[in-house]
Amino acid sequence: MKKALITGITGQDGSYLAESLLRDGYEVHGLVRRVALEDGGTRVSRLSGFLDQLHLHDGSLESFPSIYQIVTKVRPDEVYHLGAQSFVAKSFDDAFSTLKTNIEGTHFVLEAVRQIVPECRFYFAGSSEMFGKVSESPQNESTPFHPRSPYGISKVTGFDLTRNYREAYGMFACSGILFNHESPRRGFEFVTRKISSHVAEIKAGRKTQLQLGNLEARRDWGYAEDYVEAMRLMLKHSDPVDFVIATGATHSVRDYCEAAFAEAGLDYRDHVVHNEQFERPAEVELLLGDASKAKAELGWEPNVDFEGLVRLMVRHDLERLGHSAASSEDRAATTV
Ligand SMILES: C[C@H]1O[C@H](OP(=O)(O)OP(=O)(O)OC[C@H]2O[C@@H](n3cnc4c(=O)[nH]c(N)nc43)[C@H](O)[C@@H]2O)[C@@H](O)[C@@H](O)C1=O
Repeated sequence: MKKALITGITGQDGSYLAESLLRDGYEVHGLVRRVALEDGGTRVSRLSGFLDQLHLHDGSLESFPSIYQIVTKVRPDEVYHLGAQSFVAKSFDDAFSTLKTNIEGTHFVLEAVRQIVPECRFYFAGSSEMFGKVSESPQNESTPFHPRSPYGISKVTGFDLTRNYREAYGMFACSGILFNHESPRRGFEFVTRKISSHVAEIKAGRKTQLQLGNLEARRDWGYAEDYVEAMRLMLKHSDPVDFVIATGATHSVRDYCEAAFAEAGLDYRDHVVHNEQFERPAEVELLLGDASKAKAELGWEPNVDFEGLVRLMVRHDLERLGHSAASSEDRAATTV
């Protein structure tokens, strides 16, 4: 039985990845901070449906000894290093801890793998935020990095560390350069989930307004479960190679609002209010990925497009609050 170790297992991607690996008969281990194990289950809620099948280990990305001990105990065949402070806006508020956790955490995991199980396959969660102020569009594996946030800088460093462990020590270490990927398991602070959850609350009469920052920022949004499969394909590949994972379509935050409110039979213009508090000191204005290398070498393609993604997120949040999706009559009514 193959063994996988996931950092960030309690997050959106970690939970989908754990499920996918369990389906394939893996023994799945996760590094989890003690607080997450002791808070009554809130922080492991995404794992609740299959928690009894997982092996969770108390550790922290800030502690090399804890990572060393877990890797020694598990001796994984595959490590997926997804754990990070991943909210870009927060990385401006607390750059020091974002840089420390994200950079040192990656270094610690790579070094523990090198010392204990150098033949283990290692995946690093890179990000389209590494492209930042883009010099070309669409962005592919050759596009230069120009990060625009402490988070983006931490991911460039993690990417460089991963490449250097590959080149210096011959490790099977690779990075996925994943563009934004969303789902009903997305945290409420990210814009897609903030919008879908507000749509549901507005529909339920609990709220009237949604305050947002930059409505013109454009992102290449895909569906998280599709992207998790790309991570797995990368570790099954014959060689450790870095890949861009994206849909190849870009939409603005405004487009997302329009589609999400319409899904519930509402008009976003009646509810969305600009609040500069949600703007960032430096913005990434446009992201659009070219995943043709992943398609050619991994056979990877996204299954869910923008419209499908908005629909499934809004419907999930409507159902969560006890509403079914708007009827087609509702929707038609808003178009006249
Ligand atoms: C690939 C990458 O993907 C994610 O990073 P992100 O793109 O920053 O994601 P987000 O959903 O926070 O922002 C998207 C856009 O939406 C704009 N925006 C407007 N108004 C609000 C607003 O009110 N809240 C938020 N969060 N964003 C807003 C905001 O300014 C930005 O332009 C992370 O998973 C990251 O870990 C990662 O790796």
